[in-house]
Amino acid sequence: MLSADWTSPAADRPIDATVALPGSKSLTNRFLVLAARAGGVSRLRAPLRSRDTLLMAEALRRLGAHVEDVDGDDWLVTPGEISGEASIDCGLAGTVMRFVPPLAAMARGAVHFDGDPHARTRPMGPALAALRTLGVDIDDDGRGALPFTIRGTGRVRGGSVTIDASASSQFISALLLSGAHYDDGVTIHHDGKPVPSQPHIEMTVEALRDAGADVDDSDANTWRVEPGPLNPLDVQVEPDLSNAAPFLAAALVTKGRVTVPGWPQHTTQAGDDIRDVLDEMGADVHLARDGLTVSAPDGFSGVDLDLHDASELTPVVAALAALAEGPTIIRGVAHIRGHETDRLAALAQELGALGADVTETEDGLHIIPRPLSPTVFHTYADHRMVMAGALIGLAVPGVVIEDPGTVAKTLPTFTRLWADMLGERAAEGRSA
Ligand SMILES: O=C(O)C1=C[C@@H](OP(=O)(O)O)[C@@H](O)[C@H](O)C1
Ligand SMILES: C=C(OP(=O)(O)O)C(=O)O
Repeated sequence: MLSADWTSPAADRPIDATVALPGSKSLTNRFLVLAARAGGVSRLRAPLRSRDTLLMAEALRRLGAHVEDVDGDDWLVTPGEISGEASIDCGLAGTVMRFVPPLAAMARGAVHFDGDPHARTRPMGPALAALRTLGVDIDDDGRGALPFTIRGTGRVRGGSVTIDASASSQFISALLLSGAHYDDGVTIHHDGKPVPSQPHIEMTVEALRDAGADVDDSDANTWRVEPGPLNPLDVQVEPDLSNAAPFLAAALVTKGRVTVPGWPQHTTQAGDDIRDVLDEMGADVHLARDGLTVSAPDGFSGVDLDLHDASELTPVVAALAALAEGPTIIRGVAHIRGHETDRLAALAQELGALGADVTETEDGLHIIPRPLSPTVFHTYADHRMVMAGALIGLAVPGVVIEDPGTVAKTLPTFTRLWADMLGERAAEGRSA
Protein backbone atom coordinates (compact mmCIF):
# COMPACT_ATOMS: atom_id res chain seq x y z
CA MET A 1 0.00 0.00 0.00
CA LEU A 2 1.29 3.47 -0.84
CA SER A 3 1.88 5.96 1.98
CA ALA A 4 0.02 9.30 1.91
CA ASP A 5 1.42 12.01 -0.38
CA TRP A 6 3.80 14.51 1.18
CA THR A 7 4.08 18.16 0.15
CA SER A 8 7.77 18.57 0.66
CA PRO A 9 8.74 21.81 2.39
CA ALA A 10 10.26 24.71 0.49
CA ALA A 11 13.14 26.63 2.04
CA ASP A 12 12.50 30.33 2.59
CA ARG A 13 16.05 31.05 3.75
CA PRO A 14 19.52 29.51 3.57
CA ILE A 15 19.71 26.34 5.63
CA ASP A 16 22.20 26.32 8.49
CA ALA A 17 21.97 22.90 10.09
CA THR A 18 23.81 19.91 11.51
CA VAL A 19 22.28 16.61 10.46
CA ALA A 20 23.33 13.34 12.14
CA LEU A 21 22.68 10.38 9.85
CA PRO A 22 22.00 6.79 10.94
CA GLY A 23 24.36 3.95 10.00
CA SER A 24 25.35 2.70 6.58
CA LYS A 25 23.09 0.15 4.92
CA SER A 26 25.98 -1.42 3.03
CA LEU A 27 28.16 -1.81 6.13
CA THR A 28 25.31 -3.02 8.35
CA ASN A 29 24.24 -5.73 5.92
CA ARG A 30 27.79 -6.94 5.29
CA PHE A 31 28.50 -7.13 9.03
CA LEU A 32 25.26 -9.04 9.61
CA VAL A 33 26.11 -11.63 6.95
CA LEU A 34 29.67 -12.09 8.21
CA ALA A 35 28.49 -12.30 11.83
CA ALA A 36 25.93 -15.00 11.00
CA ARG A 37 28.73 -17.50 10.30
CA ALA A 38 31.54 -16.14 12.48
CA GLY A 39 33.18 -18.21 15.22
CA GLY A 40 31.42 -16.45 18.12
CA VAL A 41 29.06 -13.67 19.13
CA SER A 42 29.40 -10.36 17.24
CA ARG A 43 28.34 -6.89 18.25
CA LEU A 44 27.22 -4.27 15.73
CA ARG A 45 27.25 -0.82 17.30
CA ALA A 46 24.68 1.66 15.99
CA PRO A 47 23.67 -0.41 12.96
CA LEU A 48 21.15 1.04 10.52
CA ARG A 49 17.60 0.00 11.28
CA SER A 50 15.67 0.38 8.07
CA ARG A 51 13.63 -1.91 5.87
CA ASP A 52 16.71 -3.34 4.10
CA THR A 53 18.60 -4.12 7.29
CA LEU A 54 15.56 -5.45 9.17
CA LEU A 55 14.90 -7.76 6.23
CA MET A 56 18.51 -8.90 6.39
CA ALA A 57 18.31 -9.55 10.14
CA GLU A 58 15.09 -11.50 9.67
CA ALA A 59 16.57 -13.53 6.79
CA LEU A 60 19.49 -14.55 8.99
CA ARG A 61 17.17 -15.47 11.88
CA ARG A 62 15.23 -17.69 9.52
CA LEU A 63 18.49 -19.40 8.60
CA GLY A 64 19.27 -20.08 12.26
CA ALA A 65 21.24 -17.06 13.53
CA HIS A 66 20.12 -14.99 16.52
CA VAL A 67 20.03 -11.24 16.04
CA GLU A 68 19.02 -9.45 19.24
CA ASP A 69 18.62 -5.82 20.25
CA VAL A 70 20.89 -4.85 23.12
CA ASP A 71 21.50 -1.57 24.94
CA GLY A 72 18.95 0.21 22.81
CA ASP A 73 21.02 0.70 19.73
CA ASP A 74 23.22 -2.33 19.13
CA TRP A 75 22.71 -5.76 17.62
CA LEU A 76 24.23 -8.93 19.07
CA VAL A 77 24.52 -11.66 16.48
CA THR A 78 24.96 -15.28 17.57
CA PRO A 79 25.65 -17.69 14.75
CA GLY A 80 23.61 -20.88 14.50
CA GLU A 81 23.69 -24.02 12.39
CA ILE A 82 22.31 -22.91 9.00
CA SER A 83 18.86 -24.39 8.78
CA GLY A 84 16.79 -25.15 5.70
CA GLU A 85 13.03 -25.21 5.01
CA ALA A 86 12.99 -21.44 5.26
CA SER A 87 11.36 -18.69 3.27
CA ILE A 88 13.17 -15.38 2.81
CA ASP A 89 11.53 -12.05 1.98
CA CYS A 90 14.04 -9.88 0.11
CA GLY A 91 11.73 -6.87 -0.14
CA LEU A 92 13.44 -4.69 -2.73
CA ALA A 93 16.87 -5.03 -1.13
CA GLY A 94 19.70 -5.85 -3.53
CA THR A 95 21.88 -6.77 -0.57
CA VAL A 96 19.37 -9.35 0.70
CA MET A 97 18.56 -10.94 -2.66
CA ARG A 98 22.29 -11.16 -3.60
CA PHE A 99 24.12 -11.69 -0.26
CA VAL A 100 21.83 -14.25 1.37
CA PRO A 101 21.62 -16.99 -1.32
CA PRO A 102 25.33 -17.91 -1.12
CA LEU A 103 24.89 -18.29 2.65
CA ALA A 104 21.62 -20.21 2.33
CA ALA A 105 23.42 -22.58 -0.04
CA MET A 106 25.07 -24.05 3.07
CA ALA A 107 21.71 -24.95 4.64
CA ARG A 108 20.46 -28.52 4.83
CA GLY A 109 17.17 -28.25 2.95
CA ALA A 110 15.24 -25.85 0.76
CA VAL A 111 15.37 -22.06 1.15
CA HIS A 112 12.84 -20.12 -0.90
CA PHE A 113 13.50 -16.50 -1.94
CA ASP A 114 11.02 -13.90 -3.15
CA GLY A 115 10.45 -10.16 -2.79
CA ASP A 116 8.48 -7.11 -3.85
CA PRO A 117 6.96 -7.08 -7.35
CA HIS A 118 9.79 -4.94 -8.71
CA ALA A 119 12.39 -7.13 -7.00
CA ARG A 120 11.36 -9.85 -9.43
CA THR A 121 12.78 -7.76 -12.28
CA ARG A 122 16.17 -6.96 -10.70
CA PRO A 123 19.10 -8.85 -12.24
CA MET A 124 20.00 -12.16 -10.53
CA GLY A 125 20.87 -14.42 -13.48
CA PRO A 126 24.70 -14.25 -13.27
CA ALA A 127 24.54 -14.76 -9.49
CA LEU A 128 22.43 -17.91 -9.81
CA ALA A 129 24.60 -19.26 -12.65
CA ALA A 130 27.74 -18.68 -10.54
CA LEU A 131 26.28 -20.54 -7.56
CA ARG A 132 25.40 -23.47 -9.81
CA THR A 133 29.01 -23.54 -11.08
CA LEU A 134 30.15 -23.70 -7.45
CA GLY A 135 28.00 -26.77 -6.87
CA VAL A 136 24.68 -25.35 -5.64
CA ASP A 137 21.32 -26.80 -6.70
CA ILE A 138 18.75 -24.07 -7.52
CA ASP A 139 15.19 -24.20 -8.86
CA ASP A 140 14.00 -21.14 -10.75
CA ASP A 141 11.75 -20.39 -13.67
CA GLY A 142 14.66 -19.66 -16.04
CA ARG A 143 14.23 -15.85 -16.04
CA GLY A 144 17.32 -15.30 -13.89
CA ALA A 145 15.34 -13.44 -11.24
CA LEU A 146 13.34 -13.89 -8.04
CA PRO A 147 11.58 -16.10 -7.03
CA PHE A 148 13.87 -19.13 -6.73
CA THR A 149 14.62 -21.97 -4.31
CA ILE A 150 18.06 -23.07 -3.17
CA ARG A 151 18.32 -26.75 -2.24
CA GLY A 152 21.26 -26.98 0.13
CA THR A 153 23.05 -30.14 1.22
CA GLY A 154 24.82 -28.62 4.23
CA ARG A 155 28.01 -27.66 2.39
CA VAL A 156 29.19 -25.97 -0.80
CA ARG A 157 32.15 -27.19 -2.82
CA GLY A 158 33.17 -23.72 -4.06
CA GLY A 159 36.20 -23.28 -6.32
CA SER A 160 36.60 -21.10 -9.37
CA VAL A 161 33.90 -19.26 -11.27
CA THR A 162 33.70 -16.72 -14.09
CA ILE A 163 30.85 -14.21 -13.85
CA ASP A 164 29.68 -11.13 -15.73
CA ALA A 165 29.17 -8.65 -12.88
CA SER A 166 28.58 -5.60 -15.07
CA ALA A 167 24.96 -5.44 -13.88
CA SER A 168 25.90 -5.28 -10.19
CA SER A 169 28.97 -5.34 -7.98
CA GLN A 170 26.78 -7.15 -5.47
CA PHE A 171 27.26 -10.41 -7.42
CA ILE A 172 30.96 -10.31 -6.50
CA SER A 173 30.45 -9.15 -2.91
CA ALA A 174 27.87 -11.89 -2.35
CA LEU A 175 30.22 -14.74 -3.30
CA LEU A 176 33.11 -13.22 -1.35
CA LEU A 177 31.04 -12.82 1.85
CA SER A 178 30.29 -16.56 2.04
CA GLY A 179 33.27 -17.97 0.11
CA ALA A 180 35.46 -18.57 3.17
CA HIS A 181 32.92 -21.19 4.34
CA TYR A 182 33.04 -23.18 1.10
CA ASP A 183 35.20 -26.32 1.02
CA ASP A 184 37.59 -24.88 -1.59
CA GLY A 185 36.98 -21.20 -0.86
CA VAL A 186 36.13 -19.19 -3.94
CA THR A 187 37.96 -17.57 -6.84
CA ILE A 188 35.92 -15.16 -8.93
CA HIS A 189 36.87 -13.86 -12.38
CA HIS A 190 34.81 -11.06 -13.86
CA ASP A 191 34.35 -11.17 -17.63
CA GLY A 192 32.28 -8.40 -19.20
CA LYS A 193 31.89 -4.62 -19.24
CA PRO A 194 33.50 -2.90 -16.22
CA VAL A 195 32.07 -3.81 -12.80
CA PRO A 196 30.21 -0.81 -11.30
CA SER A 197 30.41 0.39 -7.72
CA GLN A 198 34.01 -0.78 -7.10
CA PRO A 199 34.17 0.86 -3.64
CA HIS A 200 31.46 -1.56 -2.55
CA ILE A 201 33.72 -4.49 -3.45
CA GLU A 202 36.57 -2.83 -1.55
CA MET A 203 34.18 -2.52 1.40
CA THR A 204 33.50 -6.26 1.21
CA VAL A 205 37.21 -7.10 1.03
CA GLU A 206 38.03 -4.80 3.95
CA ALA A 207 35.21 -6.22 6.11
CA LEU A 208 36.37 -9.78 5.33
CA ARG A 209 39.98 -8.99 6.20
CA ASP A 210 38.86 -7.36 9.44
CA ALA A 211 37.12 -10.65 10.25
CA GLY A 212 40.38 -12.51 9.61
CA ALA A 213 39.69 -13.85 6.11
CA ASP A 214 42.52 -14.33 3.64
CA VAL A 215 41.48 -12.35 0.55
CA ASP A 216 43.52 -11.72 -2.59
CA ASP A 217 42.35 -8.83 -4.76
CA SER A 218 45.75 -8.00 -6.23
CA ASP A 219 44.76 -8.73 -9.86
CA ALA A 220 42.16 -6.66 -11.66
CA ASN A 221 38.80 -8.41 -12.05
CA THR A 222 39.85 -11.41 -9.93
CA TRP A 223 39.12 -12.04 -6.26
CA ARG A 224 40.07 -15.04 -4.11
CA VAL A 225 38.93 -15.94 -0.58
CA GLU A 226 40.70 -18.86 1.07
CA PRO A 227 38.59 -21.31 3.06
CA GLY A 228 38.77 -20.73 6.81
CA PRO A 229 36.92 -19.54 9.89
CA LEU A 230 35.88 -15.93 10.44
CA ASN A 231 36.38 -14.07 13.72
CA PRO A 232 33.42 -12.47 15.48
CA LEU A 233 33.09 -8.73 14.93
CA ASP A 234 32.83 -5.77 17.28
CA VAL A 235 32.18 -2.90 14.92
CA GLN A 236 30.92 0.66 15.01
CA VAL A 237 28.81 1.33 11.92
CA GLU A 238 29.72 4.57 10.10
CA PRO A 239 26.93 7.00 9.15
CA ASP A 240 25.43 6.30 5.71
CA LEU A 241 27.21 8.71 3.40
CA SER A 242 24.89 8.11 0.44
CA ASN A 243 21.95 9.02 2.63
CA ALA A 244 23.84 12.16 3.65
CA ALA A 245 23.89 13.33 0.03
CA PRO A 246 20.44 15.01 -0.13
CA PHE A 247 21.11 16.90 3.11
CA LEU A 248 24.48 18.17 1.91
CA ALA A 249 22.94 19.03 -1.46
CA ALA A 250 20.35 21.12 0.39
CA ALA A 251 23.18 23.50 1.34
CA LEU A 252 23.75 24.18 -2.37
CA VAL A 253 20.08 24.58 -3.24
CA THR A 254 19.50 27.13 -0.45
CA LYS A 255 22.93 28.82 -0.54
CA GLY A 256 23.29 27.68 3.05
CA ARG A 257 25.48 25.38 5.12
CA VAL A 258 25.05 21.78 6.30
CA THR A 259 27.32 19.74 8.55
CA VAL A 260 27.18 15.96 8.86
CA PRO A 261 28.96 14.88 12.06
CA GLY A 262 30.96 11.67 12.25
CA TRP A 263 32.05 11.71 8.60
CA PRO A 264 34.84 9.12 8.50
CA GLN A 265 38.39 10.19 7.58
CA HIS A 266 38.87 6.81 5.89
CA THR A 267 36.01 4.89 4.37
CA THR A 268 35.13 2.44 1.64
CA GLN A 269 31.62 3.90 1.28
CA ALA A 270 30.94 5.00 -2.29
CA GLY A 271 28.86 7.86 -0.91
CA ASP A 272 32.10 9.58 0.14
CA ASP A 273 32.34 10.61 -3.54
CA ILE A 274 29.64 13.22 -2.86
CA ARG A 275 32.46 15.42 -1.53
CA ASP A 276 34.09 15.57 -4.96
CA VAL A 277 30.78 15.96 -6.77
CA LEU A 278 29.71 18.96 -4.68
CA ASP A 279 33.17 20.46 -4.86
CA GLU A 280 33.08 20.23 -8.66
CA MET A 281 29.69 21.91 -8.65
CA GLY A 282 31.26 24.87 -6.87
CA ALA A 283 30.47 24.24 -3.20
CA ASP A 284 32.92 24.72 -0.35
CA VAL A 285 33.51 21.26 1.08
CA HIS A 286 35.41 20.94 4.33
CA LEU A 287 36.24 17.65 6.07
CA ALA A 288 37.31 18.14 9.67
CA ARG A 289 37.60 15.92 12.73
CA ASP A 290 34.07 16.76 13.82
CA GLY A 291 32.41 16.17 10.45
CA LEU A 292 31.88 17.29 6.89
CA THR A 293 30.62 20.81 6.22
CA VAL A 294 29.29 21.93 2.85
CA SER A 295 28.38 25.52 2.04
CA ALA A 296 27.58 27.30 -1.18
CA PRO A 297 27.06 31.02 -0.70
CA ASP A 298 27.59 31.74 -4.39
CA GLY A 299 25.33 29.14 -6.00
CA PHE A 300 26.48 26.13 -8.02
CA SER A 301 26.93 24.97 -11.57
CA GLY A 302 26.31 21.93 -13.76
CA VAL A 303 29.09 19.37 -14.31
CA ASP A 304 30.22 16.48 -16.48
CA LEU A 305 30.40 13.45 -14.18
CA ASP A 306 31.11 9.73 -14.34
CA LEU A 307 29.18 8.12 -11.46
CA HIS A 308 30.11 4.52 -12.31
CA ASP A 309 31.75 4.04 -8.89
CA ALA A 310 29.06 5.81 -6.89
CA SER A 311 25.95 5.22 -8.93
CA GLU A 312 23.59 5.29 -5.95
CA LEU A 313 24.24 9.05 -5.82
CA THR A 314 22.64 9.53 -9.25
CA PRO A 315 19.07 10.47 -8.21
CA VAL A 316 20.19 13.21 -5.82
CA VAL A 317 22.88 14.52 -8.17
CA ALA A 318 20.39 14.59 -11.06
CA ALA A 319 17.92 16.58 -8.96
CA LEU A 320 20.67 18.99 -7.99
CA ALA A 321 21.64 19.33 -11.65
CA ALA A 322 18.09 20.39 -12.52
CA LEU A 323 18.55 23.36 -10.15
CA ALA A 324 22.13 24.23 -11.17
CA GLU A 325 23.54 26.98 -13.33
CA GLY A 326 24.22 25.32 -16.72
CA PRO A 327 23.90 21.79 -18.08
CA THR A 328 25.04 18.52 -16.49
CA ILE A 329 26.07 15.23 -18.05
CA ILE A 330 25.93 12.09 -15.91
CA ARG A 331 27.73 9.07 -17.44
CA GLY A 332 28.72 5.53 -16.57
CA VAL A 333 25.50 4.42 -14.86
CA ALA A 334 23.73 2.21 -17.42
CA HIS A 335 23.32 -0.47 -14.76
CA ILE A 336 21.07 1.67 -12.56
CA ARG A 337 18.22 0.70 -14.87
CA GLY A 338 18.36 -2.45 -12.70
CA HIS A 339 18.26 -0.64 -9.34
CA GLU A 340 15.08 -0.12 -7.28
CA THR A 341 13.47 1.08 -10.50
CA ASP A 342 14.88 2.03 -13.91
CA ARG A 343 16.40 5.15 -12.38
CA LEU A 344 17.39 6.74 -15.69
CA ALA A 345 13.84 6.48 -17.01
CA ALA A 346 12.31 7.57 -13.69
CA LEU A 347 14.55 10.63 -13.35
CA ALA A 348 14.03 11.66 -16.99
CA GLN A 349 10.27 11.34 -16.53
CA GLU A 350 9.94 13.11 -13.18
CA LEU A 351 12.47 15.92 -13.69
CA GLY A 352 11.02 16.37 -17.18
CA ALA A 353 7.49 16.65 -15.75
CA LEU A 354 8.72 19.49 -13.50
CA GLY A 355 9.96 21.32 -16.60
CA ALA A 356 13.66 20.36 -16.82
CA ASP A 357 15.08 19.39 -20.19
CA VAL A 358 16.31 15.82 -19.58
CA THR A 359 17.56 13.33 -22.15
CA GLU A 360 18.22 9.71 -21.31
CA THR A 361 21.38 8.34 -22.87
CA GLU A 362 22.53 4.73 -23.04
CA ASP A 363 24.56 5.14 -19.84
CA GLY A 364 23.25 8.26 -18.16
CA LEU A 365 21.41 11.57 -18.40
CA HIS A 366 21.86 14.99 -19.99
CA ILE A 367 20.14 17.62 -17.87
CA ILE A 368 19.54 21.22 -18.92
CA PRO A 369 18.00 23.31 -16.14
CA ARG A 370 14.82 25.23 -17.00
CA PRO A 371 12.31 27.05 -14.78
CA LEU A 372 10.48 24.36 -12.80
CA SER A 373 6.82 24.24 -11.77
CA PRO A 374 5.41 22.09 -8.95
CA THR A 375 3.85 18.76 -9.79
CA VAL A 376 3.38 15.31 -8.28
CA PHE A 377 6.80 13.64 -8.10
CA HIS A 378 6.35 9.88 -8.56
CA THR A 379 8.80 7.70 -6.65
CA TYR A 380 8.49 4.16 -8.09
CA ALA A 381 9.11 2.46 -4.71
CA ASP A 382 12.59 4.03 -4.81
CA HIS A 383 13.86 5.62 -1.60
CA ARG A 384 16.33 7.77 -3.51
CA MET A 385 13.54 9.20 -5.69
CA VAL A 386 11.91 10.49 -2.48
CA MET A 387 15.18 12.21 -1.59
CA ALA A 388 15.56 13.63 -5.11
CA GLY A 389 12.00 15.00 -5.07
CA ALA A 390 12.46 16.59 -1.64
CA LEU A 391 15.56 18.38 -2.86
CA ILE A 392 13.64 19.90 -5.77
CA GLY A 393 10.85 20.82 -3.34
CA LEU A 394 13.23 23.09 -1.41
CA ALA A 395 13.40 25.39 -4.43
CA VAL A 396 9.98 24.74 -5.99
CA PRO A 397 7.15 25.30 -3.49
CA GLY A 398 4.30 22.82 -3.79
CA VAL A 399 6.11 19.69 -5.04
CA VAL A 400 4.08 16.69 -3.87
CA ILE A 401 6.04 13.49 -3.26
CA GLU A 402 4.10 10.34 -3.95
CA ASP A 403 4.59 7.49 -1.46
CA PRO A 404 7.24 9.14 0.75
CA GLY A 405 7.11 6.08 3.04
CA THR A 406 9.16 4.16 0.50
CA VAL A 407 12.20 6.05 1.83
CA ALA A 408 12.13 3.59 4.77
CA LYS A 409 14.17 1.23 2.60
CA THR A 410 17.27 2.92 3.98
CA LEU A 411 16.17 5.99 5.97
CA PRO A 412 12.83 5.69 7.81
CA THR A 413 13.44 9.02 9.58
CA PHE A 414 14.05 10.97 6.36
CA THR A 415 11.05 13.35 6.46
CA ARG A 416 11.65 14.14 10.13
CA LEU A 417 15.36 14.80 9.58
CA TRP A 418 14.43 16.95 6.57
CA ALA A 419 11.98 19.01 8.60
CA ASP A 420 14.48 19.35 11.44
CA MET A 421 17.09 20.56 8.97
CA LEU A 422 14.70 23.26 7.84
CA GLY A 423 13.98 24.25 11.40
CA GLU A 424 10.34 23.30 11.01
CA ARG A 425 10.06 21.32 14.20
CA ALA A 426 11.54 24.16 16.19
CA ALA A 427 8.94 26.46 14.62
CA GLU A 428 6.11 23.99 15.35
CA GLY A 429 7.32 23.71 18.94
CA ARG A 430 7.18 27.49 19.40
CA SER A 431 3.65 27.82 18.04
CA ALA A 432 2.30 24.87 20.10
O1 LIG B 1 27.01 -3.79 -2.07
C1 LIG B 1 26.31 -2.82 -1.74
O2 LIG B 1 26.03 -2.57 -0.56
C2 LIG B 1 25.79 -1.94 -2.80
C3 LIG B 1 26.37 -1.98 -4.05
C4 LIG B 1 25.91 -1.12 -5.16
O3 LIG B 1 25.13 -1.93 -6.02
P1 LIG B 1 25.37 -2.00 -7.63
O4 LIG B 1 26.74 -2.50 -7.85
O5 LIG B 1 24.29 -2.90 -8.06
O6 LIG B 1 25.22 -0.58 -8.10
C5 LIG B 1 25.08 0.06 -4.67
O7 LIG B 1 24.50 0.75 -5.74
C6 LIG B 1 24.03 -0.41 -3.68
O8 LIG B 1 23.26 0.68 -3.23
C7 LIG B 1 24.68 -1.04 -2.47
C1 LIG C 1 20.85 0.54 -5.39
C2 LIG C 1 20.50 0.63 -4.10
O1 LIG C 1 20.12 -0.39 -3.28
P1 LIG C 1 20.25 -1.98 -3.34
O2 LIG C 1 21.13 -2.35 -2.18
O3 LIG C 1 18.86 -2.49 -3.16
O4 LIG C 1 20.84 -2.37 -4.67
C3 LIG C 1 20.50 1.95 -3.42
O5 LIG C 1 20.40 1.96 -2.16
O6 LIG C 1 20.58 2.99 -4.08
